[in-house]
Amino acid sequence: MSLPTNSVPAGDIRDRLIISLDVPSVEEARALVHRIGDAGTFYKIGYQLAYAGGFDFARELIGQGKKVFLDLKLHDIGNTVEEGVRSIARMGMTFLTVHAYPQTMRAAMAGKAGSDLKILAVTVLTSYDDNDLIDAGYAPVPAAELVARRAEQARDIGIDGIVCAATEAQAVRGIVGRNRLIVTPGIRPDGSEAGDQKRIVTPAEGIRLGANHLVVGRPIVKAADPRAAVEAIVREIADA
Ligand SMILES: O=C(O)c1cc(=O)[nH]c(=O)n1[C@@H]1O[C@H](COP(=O)(O)O)[C@@H](O)[C@H]1O
Repeated sequence: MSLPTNSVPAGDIRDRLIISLDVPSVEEARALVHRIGDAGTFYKIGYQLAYAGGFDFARELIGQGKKVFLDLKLHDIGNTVEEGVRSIARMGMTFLTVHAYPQTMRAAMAGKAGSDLKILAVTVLTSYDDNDLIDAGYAPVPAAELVARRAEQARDIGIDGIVCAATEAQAVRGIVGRNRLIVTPGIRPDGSEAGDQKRIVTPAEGIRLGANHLVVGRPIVKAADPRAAVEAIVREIADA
């Protein structure tokens, strides 16, 4: 299959890197964003920071012209998801994650109606391999197969984008087409530690496999020079 990087709308190349602000406090997040400066344009706020003042900090980032991906991976009964997403849709975020369960995806799309918020469906977490799925009670199914099934359901529901490992991005692109976003965590520049991630690729590979956006946390957050780490990844994206 040809590589679909041309499905990415022209724009600021820096937006293709989403920097995951996985730090314990707003003070640390603010200092990190300051160090990264204009090298970074798009930040993700997940569990760790969201529940430590991150919602107000998201507004601060948006006020500075940055884009924010709120990674709450919502999953609850439909009514709760719909009303929760309706509240989030007023906050000015660019992306929000929900788990790729059909009820949850439908509810999230109903809740965001009329806003610019894009809903991303998390298919199978990048820290899971086939054995972890069995451990979680699934009948034996390769992670890639479950990702494909969930991508089909997400497409049929009309979801805005998919979160998957880049190792599945080409197959997912074949399912969801050119107009939906593919966002891939589990990205590791050459020489960085995998940590708990299992389905990983380098930034260049992620882009070549068709991801619209890469999510990178520890390789930037824990770098001695986070700005240099961001610049190196953006260069890799540009050259891929
Ligand atoms: O939804 C996500 O962002 C996400 C989905 C997934 O399958 N795997 C995954 O790692 N993530 C998030 O992406 C970030 C990856 O961080 P690092 O592993 O430090 O680069 C973390 O904040 C995760 O919560």
